[in-house]
Amino acid sequence: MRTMAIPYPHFLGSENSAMDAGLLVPPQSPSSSSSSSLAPPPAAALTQDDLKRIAAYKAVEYVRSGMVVGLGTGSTARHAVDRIAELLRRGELSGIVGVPTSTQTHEQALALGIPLSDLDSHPSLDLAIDGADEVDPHLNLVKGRGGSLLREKMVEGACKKFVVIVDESKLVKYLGGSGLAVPVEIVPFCWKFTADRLRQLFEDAGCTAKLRTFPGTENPFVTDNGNYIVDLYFQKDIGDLKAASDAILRLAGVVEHGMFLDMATTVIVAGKLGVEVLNK
Ligand SMILES: O=C(CO)[C@H](O)[C@H](O)COP(=O)(O)O
Repeated sequence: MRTMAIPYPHFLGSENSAMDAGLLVPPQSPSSSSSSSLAPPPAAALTQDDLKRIAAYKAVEYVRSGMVVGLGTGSTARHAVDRIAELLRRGELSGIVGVPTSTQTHEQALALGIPLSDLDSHPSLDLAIDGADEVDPHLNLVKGRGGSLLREKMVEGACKKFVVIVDESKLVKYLGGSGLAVPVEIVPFCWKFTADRLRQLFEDAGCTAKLRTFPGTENPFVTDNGNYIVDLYFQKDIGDLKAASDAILRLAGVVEHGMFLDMATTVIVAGKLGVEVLNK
């Protein structure tokens, strides 16, 4: 279900939270103390990071005291983790338990004082909030540019509500359509063999398979789970996503892939003109 975009600054509900998000500029002088003097910056002035923060703040409105919350990974999810910590500090939220989806998020949340747990202790989560690399019209996702796709899929697959936060650049007609990769986490053993099997699966879609390396090096990127990532690039629409998912997962050597099919319950899209909330 698609809702109308909520134009800025109304989507945040209150001027305080709008200012928190950096969307409204507070009065500069005591003489201009009237709330009506608050003015949003022009839409053109919003950076991509502003949009990520706006989507993240909107998603945190779904968090209630006492919830067990999956904490996503990446530059957008980072804002949500910051916001949850801020609301805990202010006493506007309490009793939150976070389940991080990566060591990176674990470290961030720990430093911010968010109580943490894991799936062993909390096998069912109330909510998870995370970013995505691509969102298609059916709210299927590509995730894993940050390399955390396995833990993200485990945590987000265990939650009752999965809220995805993106800026509008992440919306695509079909998965793989932005030219970004669909990542696949594989075991390091004979990775070239597995990468080639993956490429062969999607020969008809003009697939190329590239081992992910640490930027500026030839060294393989290693996930939190000690695995490698092969990035699949497609020249054409992959077609049947469920069939593609099954075929990838059938290959020995594959641990998980970054297509999150039928998992998102809500996608919050921040664009230059407002925030849109897309529901399944
Ligand atoms: O899946 C992810 C990490 O594995 C991220 O959520 C995804 O890559 C989006 O990242 P960003 O918010 O930095 O654009």
